[in-house]
Amino acid sequence: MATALIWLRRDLRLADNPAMIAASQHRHCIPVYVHNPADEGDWAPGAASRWWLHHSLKALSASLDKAGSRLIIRSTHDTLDCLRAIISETGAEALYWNRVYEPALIKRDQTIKLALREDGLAVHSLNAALLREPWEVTRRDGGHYRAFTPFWRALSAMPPIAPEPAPELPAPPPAWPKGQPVESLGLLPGIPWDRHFHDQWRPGEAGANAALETFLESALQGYDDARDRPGQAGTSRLSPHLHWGEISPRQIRAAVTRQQQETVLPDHDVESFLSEVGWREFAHHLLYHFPHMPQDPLDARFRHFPWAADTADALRAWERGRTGIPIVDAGMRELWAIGWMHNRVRMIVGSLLTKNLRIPWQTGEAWFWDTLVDADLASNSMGWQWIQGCGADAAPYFRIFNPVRQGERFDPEGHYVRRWVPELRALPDKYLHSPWSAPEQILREAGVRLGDTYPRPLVDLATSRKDALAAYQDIRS
Ligand SMILES: Cc1cc2nc3c(=O)[nH]c(=O)nc-3n(C[C@H](O)[C@H](O)[C@H](O)COP(=O)(O)OP(=O)(O)OC[C@H]3O[C@@H](n4cnc5c(N)ncnc54)[C@H](O)[C@@H]3O)c2cc1C
Repeated sequence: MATALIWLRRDLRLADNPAMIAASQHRHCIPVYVHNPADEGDWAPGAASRWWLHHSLKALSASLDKAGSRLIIRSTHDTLDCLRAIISETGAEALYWNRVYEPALIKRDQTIKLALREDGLAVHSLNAALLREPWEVTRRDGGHYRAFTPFWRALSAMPPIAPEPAPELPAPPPAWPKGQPVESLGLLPGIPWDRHFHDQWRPGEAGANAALETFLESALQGYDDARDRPGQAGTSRLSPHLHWGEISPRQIRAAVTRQQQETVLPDHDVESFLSEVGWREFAHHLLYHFPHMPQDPLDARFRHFPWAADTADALRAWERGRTGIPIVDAGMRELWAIGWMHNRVRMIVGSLLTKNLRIPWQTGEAWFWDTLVDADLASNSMGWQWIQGCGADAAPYFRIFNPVRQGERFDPEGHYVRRWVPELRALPDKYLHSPWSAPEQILREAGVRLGDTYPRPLVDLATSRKDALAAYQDIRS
């Protein structure tokens, strides 16, 4: 077994990487990253994802160097051609990769596999991203799931697959093929909107393991309650690491189980956390079985939903965190500053956009796609369809979040709003989530002038709620 290529994609790690383990059995193993955003169709990585990818590739490249190997990066407009060129330059006899599950990439991979096998190459694809393949978790009648609870019950009943350590990489090939530096991919922004990203994130496998470690030690206990409090560091922040495959769900599950055995941890915290990892699996299951999920509502009635007209100004206010509704503005500003938003707040801002403002969920999905460091086609499209009420196992349409009540309940001391909307910092808790309800004198004392230092609310929450429910009646009948 002479030379093998490992084609790295969303598995930017050395440990628990089945394709890397298999490729390492060969006399030589050449790790390759091919950059061709056009392969992803309408869903090429957004700006925040590109930032992450840049740093993740740098980290992977450094780890491979340290292990005596090298990451060969090439940019191309034709992935098959590019792989063929590397195969011919290196005399590789085998190619390994770990699967991705986006519809455009599945199609690309199928075409490449077929073509290279016809060329006489041994091509193998494996699973590094999911606890189980989307087609492995089936109902008794062989069909796929549309509801989370039975899906997760079925997946949880399957024996866990233990994660594998990083393989020892074989001796370098006699000559490395040519590659290009990460910088040449042009992934970083031209203007420095990423200045807060650096203090928040550490892309790469070591950063992923450190985030997991911190979470296990400081937030797994109490997760079930704290996960809904955006003002606390109550969640793992593993989502971008998981998206780029810097850590696997198998590693996470094994580490959580180990922690549970070694310390006393309430079962409900562990179950609650693992079930969130389960939602990610469910999102992939849905995307695999409903490949149109990123653009079409799974509930077809929503194709005819009466969206509001003339929403450009409202959309801009929402994107910039200037809606005049504090918890929404806090979330949108958090997203802009650090490329991430707390899950509870994603639901609140999504509800305001799709229900109170009646702007299509696909518009919010596209904004998240560009701004989230964890932008993930499966989880993002499932999340937006869930919020809109048009997806599988979604919140019913008529459950419209009241952002004031949500703020009072989940950010009662206002830590979150005060951090991201500093112009309201001096308001008493009682009025923080609805500054328009504060008496004039209180506003004055807090230095708040509505319509000047902070916007008045973009919509009347009660009227717009009624309008949204009326619009829903339209498509129901
Ligand atoms: C409108 C909307 C859009 C979203 N878009 C994305 C997206 O593009 N990418 C993304 O990874 N998540 C998305 N989510 C899900 C969720 O908000 C994030 O996964 C979560 O906030 C990440 O933070 P964490 O890693 O600290 O989560 P934790 O609470 O620590 O959860 C652990 C892991 O479980 C997974 N997870 C948690 N909640 C969900 C969920 N609701 N759906 C799917 N997986 C989940 C994530 O991989 C996460 O890292 C979206 C949710 C909504 C409501």
